[in-house]
Amino acid sequence: MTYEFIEYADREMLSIELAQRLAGDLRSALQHEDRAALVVPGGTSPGPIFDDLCAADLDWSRVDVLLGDERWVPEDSPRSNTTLVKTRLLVERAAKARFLPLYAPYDTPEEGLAELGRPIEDVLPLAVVLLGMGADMHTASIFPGADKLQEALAPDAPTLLAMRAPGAPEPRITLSAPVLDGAMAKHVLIFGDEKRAALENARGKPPMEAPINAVISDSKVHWAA
Ligand SMILES: O=C1O[C@H](COP(=O)(O)O)[C@@H](O)[C@H](O)[C@H]1O
Repeated sequence: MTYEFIEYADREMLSIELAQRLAGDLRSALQHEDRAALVVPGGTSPGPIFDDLCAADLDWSRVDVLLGDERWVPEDSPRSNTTLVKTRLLVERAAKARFLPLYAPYDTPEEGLAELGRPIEDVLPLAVVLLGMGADMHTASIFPGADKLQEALAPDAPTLLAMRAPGAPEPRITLSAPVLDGAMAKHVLIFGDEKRAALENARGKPPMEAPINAVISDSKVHWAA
């Protein structure tokens, strides 16, 4: 399990430099392909990175942006990852990107799976993935103890799965581990001592216990206190 751990002086420096790296990865991908798919996390961590990345000078009209996972809540919920991306990333220059949603107004994620999954198949393999991680070592919505954990980690996992987990207050929809892991460039964003300790604690554990380990190989982990 090898990854590069990059420690920053503070969260502001991390946000500026990580946004620059992501923009650089996207520019490189666009040199070789017509379009590039960028996966981003939701939750509380990525907002400041989005604030910098949205102004990056690159051909956003050739970028497909999608979340790694979504909570099954409408866009007016404060827990909507979609709303975070729409308000903090898909603005300024990045407003030209195409957004592939992971939410549709059905009662359950299962009802939306086929409709939401189809356009994603067309943009694989992913060019650039930015992931978050919870203190319980979950990434995207691949949680320890989740009902579809084994399926999400399997080499032949479907692209998209509905997920329910004790650690998640609402049903989820998530890209599977092999789809995330297959990206050309992978970055993991963590803030704070608790998550740093959790990542250390994940070392050597099987992905069934520490799902982050299913995607962390060859990635760059970006940390600030
Ligand atoms: O629920 C989620 O949690 C993780 C971590 O979020 P954070 O608030 O601790 O940064 C996030 O990566 C994921 O996208 C989100 O749905």
